[in-house]
Parts: sequence; structure tokens; C-alpha cells
Amino acid sequence: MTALDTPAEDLARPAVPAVRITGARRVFAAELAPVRALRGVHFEVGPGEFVAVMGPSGCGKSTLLNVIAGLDTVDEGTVEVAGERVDGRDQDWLARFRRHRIGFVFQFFNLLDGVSALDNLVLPGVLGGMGRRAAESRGRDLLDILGLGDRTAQLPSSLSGGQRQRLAIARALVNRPGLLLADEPTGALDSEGGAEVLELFRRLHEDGQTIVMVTHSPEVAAGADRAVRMRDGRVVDDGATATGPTAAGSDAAESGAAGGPS
Ligand SMILES: Nc1ncnc2c1ncn2[C@@H]1O[C@H](COP(=O)(O)OP(=O)(O)OP(=O)(O)O)[C@@H](O)[C@H]1O
Repeated sequence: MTALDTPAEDLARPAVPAVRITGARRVFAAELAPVRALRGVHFEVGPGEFVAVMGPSGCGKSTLLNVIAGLDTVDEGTVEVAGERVDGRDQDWLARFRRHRIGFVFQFFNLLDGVSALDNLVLPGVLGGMGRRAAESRGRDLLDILGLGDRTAQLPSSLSGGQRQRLAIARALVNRPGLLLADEPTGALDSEGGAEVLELFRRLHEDGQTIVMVTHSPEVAAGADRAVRMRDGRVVDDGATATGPTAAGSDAAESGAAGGPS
């Protein structure tokens, strides 16, 4: 098994969508009027798909990602990840779920600045149930694969933006999550750093990793298989990108494995 392999559980259940959301509604209380962040969202992601979520500021993209990750909850509707219901769970269940099943990449990296690049990976590994040695070995493997093998002892603050985001992606992968979620992963990077990160996502995707990425950038979205557009809390468009499976004429797209909203 390589460090980037798809988790065995996903290979064993290829027919189960990686994400399935039906009729999701989320309303936030606000001073003037309630904000309807999600207004009946249907959204499905097939195993191994790389999906970009786009749309204007405030249309509900981060809320969508957060309800998939169990960082926020829906008021109505259902959220399933790899066939398991995420909505309606208690905080302990959600914490375990996030630790083992979800890798989350943030716009501003959210790395621990006081510890080395390697320890940024060892800590979540240990929290995820690995022994320290196993977590160190996993961390070193990931740093090698992600082109940071000579940076193990460096503090995140001494890395470039692109390197920091690659480290944050390595951290998200430590516990071999079935699903990688990324909220504007290139938003804080210059074009070179953004290209590095997109290239890494493409490699992970080719290795079978399921990825859902929020982005404002059409260039970044074009690197995904499929682009979903949201507006005012709804999915308004959903289709293959130029690099997606339809463009390549693959059977997967034609058989519906790319998965549109149901
Ligand atoms: N915790 C919250 N409390 C109140 N309102 C919220 C909360 N979280 C999000 N909202 C509101 O819900 C709406 C959707 O927010 P969300 O962050 O999902 O949008 P977005 O599409 O990700 O925006 P951006 O591209 O600017 O990040 C916005 O109007 C936002 O202000």
C-alpha cells in the first residue's frame, strides 16, 4: 500500500456515494433577518471524484463543506458520507468521524506554528490512534511524497505559502481519510503556490482520492472533474469540466459514475 492509497473501505463499497446530500436547509439567526445559507441542496459525489464547488461570496459554499464535515449541521435534509448519516449525530461521534474519515484543508493553512513540519503531522496521527513511531513514519512518507522530505524539522513559518499548504494537505491525509475537503485551498497563495497545490490535488485524485474543493478561481476549478455552481443557497449548475471524465470520453462518465445531483 502506498502512502496515498484509497482506503480499503472505499474500494470495498464502490457503489456507495462518497457524499450524498438531500434537501439540505441551513438557516442562521441574524440581527436583521434569518440568513438562509442552504435552501434545499441536493448534491452527490461519487467515489474517487474531484469536484469543485463555485459561486459568489455568501452563496453557501463553506456551509455546504461544513455540513459534510460535521462542523455544522443541517436544519432539514440528510447528509451521508460513504453511506453513513452524519446529520443528527452527537459531538463525540462527529469528532471521531472527522478524525478518521475527513481530511480538511483550510484557506489559511491552520498549522501549528510552534512545532516542526513533521510534528504537525505526528500530532493528528497520534490523536487518530497511531503510535508515535508509526505516526512519524507516516508523516515522513507523506512529506517525501509531497516534496517536503527535506523540510521535516522546519517550522511552518519558514516555509513558502505553497509549501505550507502542501504541509496542511499532508496533515489532512495522515489518517487516510476517505474524503478530502478543501475550502479555498489556493485562495491565500500566489499563482505559483496555487499551481503547486492544484497539481498535488490532481495527483491525489489520480491515486483515487475523493476531493471536494470550494474555489472562486475558474482556473483552479478547471483542474477538477466536475464543477458545481451555487447561488443563493442552491445548486444551480452541475457539469463536467474540460478536464473531467466526459471530456476524456471515459466510460465512467457515460455510465453516470461521475454522479450528478439526484
Ligand atoms: N455562523 C454563522 N452565523 C450567521 N450567519 C452565517 C454563519 N455562517 C455563515 N453565515 C451566512 O450564511 C451565508 C452563507 O455563508 P458561506 O460562508 O457558506 O458562504 P460562501 O459561499 O462560502 O462565501 P465566501 O465565498 O465569501 O466564503 C452568508 O450570508 C453568511 O454570512
